[in-house]
Amino acid sequence: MEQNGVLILEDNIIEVNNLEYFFDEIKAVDDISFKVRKGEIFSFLGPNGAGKSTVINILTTLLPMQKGRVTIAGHDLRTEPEKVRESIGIVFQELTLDRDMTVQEILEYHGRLYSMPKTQRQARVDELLSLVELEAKRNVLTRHLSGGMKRRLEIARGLMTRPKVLFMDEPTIGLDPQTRIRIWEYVRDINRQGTTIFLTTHYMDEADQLSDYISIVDHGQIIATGKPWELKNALGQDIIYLETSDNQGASNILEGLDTVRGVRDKSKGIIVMVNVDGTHLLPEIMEKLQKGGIKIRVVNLKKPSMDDVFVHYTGRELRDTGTEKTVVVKPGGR
Ligand SMILES: Nc1ncnc2c1ncn2[C@@H]1O[C@H](COP(=O)(O)OP(=O)(O)OP(=O)(O)O)[C@@H](O)[C@H]1O
Repeated sequence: MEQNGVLILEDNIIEVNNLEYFFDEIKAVDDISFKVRKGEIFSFLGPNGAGKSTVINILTTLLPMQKGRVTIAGHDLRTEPEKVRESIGIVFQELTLDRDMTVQEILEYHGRLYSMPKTQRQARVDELLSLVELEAKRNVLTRHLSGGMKRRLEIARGLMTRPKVLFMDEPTIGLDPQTRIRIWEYVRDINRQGTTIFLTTHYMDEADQLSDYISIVDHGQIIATGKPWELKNALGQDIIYLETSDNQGASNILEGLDTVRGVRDKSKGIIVMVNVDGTHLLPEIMEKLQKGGIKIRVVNLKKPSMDDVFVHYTGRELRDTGTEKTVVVKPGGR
């Protein structure tokens, strides 16, 4: 982009400003703004119904723009949707493969839809089947593929046209742990080859392992954004879990310590977020509680995880099934 004769290098491949979306009265997307830089893996992490799919569907032109401004690869989504479509690939949450086509036919067909010349198409099919390790299944009908193979084929299809950005809606939903890890490897490979990736997930480990940046989404809003380590470090250096004879009394004592960043209730105990090495702080904590007449029943020390980050910002636990459990979050901590 040129401004006043000066060349500005555009690093942001996705820019979303004040995006809103209503399904009748339901506000599915509530004033969301974010930027994705070229070459990043950027994740939307949130529970079912948070608004992740709605955002991805708007960005990929499957839902109309209602309010806000979006540019992708320099194209305005409202005025140049076909330019946006040419710049992106999509991997949907639900499998969308034709059961009566072979693996090769699926990719060939997709290339034809986008008017790729035959030689280029064939070379790309070979390259992608090798990337997702499906060469041996080239002539197999998709109905005979396992769930993981189908997802790999969908990823290959999404990459057929060499998109600048690959959108992936819950790329590993419903897959077994081993297959999920293999999909992560493909995602990293694709990203290393220069494709920017925007993905949605409700799996904490997936967001943590894969992403350069994560936005935590809840009730249609972004409630925190950062690199995985930044989000985790913001909770403190260590997390100490305690079950005591008087959890409320323990919270009151520990909240007064300079080295304690915050205390949160759990169903049977409390979580203490600390600013220093927990192994060194534990003896002091035990002494303070003993002096206050409080008995410690269970102690556990760990580094903050993405689950802790999620609970911290949303006040709820998110399980892999997407169901949530409410816990009480004390104010403060940051
Ligand atoms: N077609 C629709 N009609 C009406 N409401 C919808 C529709 N699609 C989504 N919603 C509502 O919009 C909100 C956001 O849903 P969305 O599917 O974007 O969430 P999500 O975070 O992607 O969750 P999931 O992973 O379960 O799809 C929810 O309240 C949902 O019930």
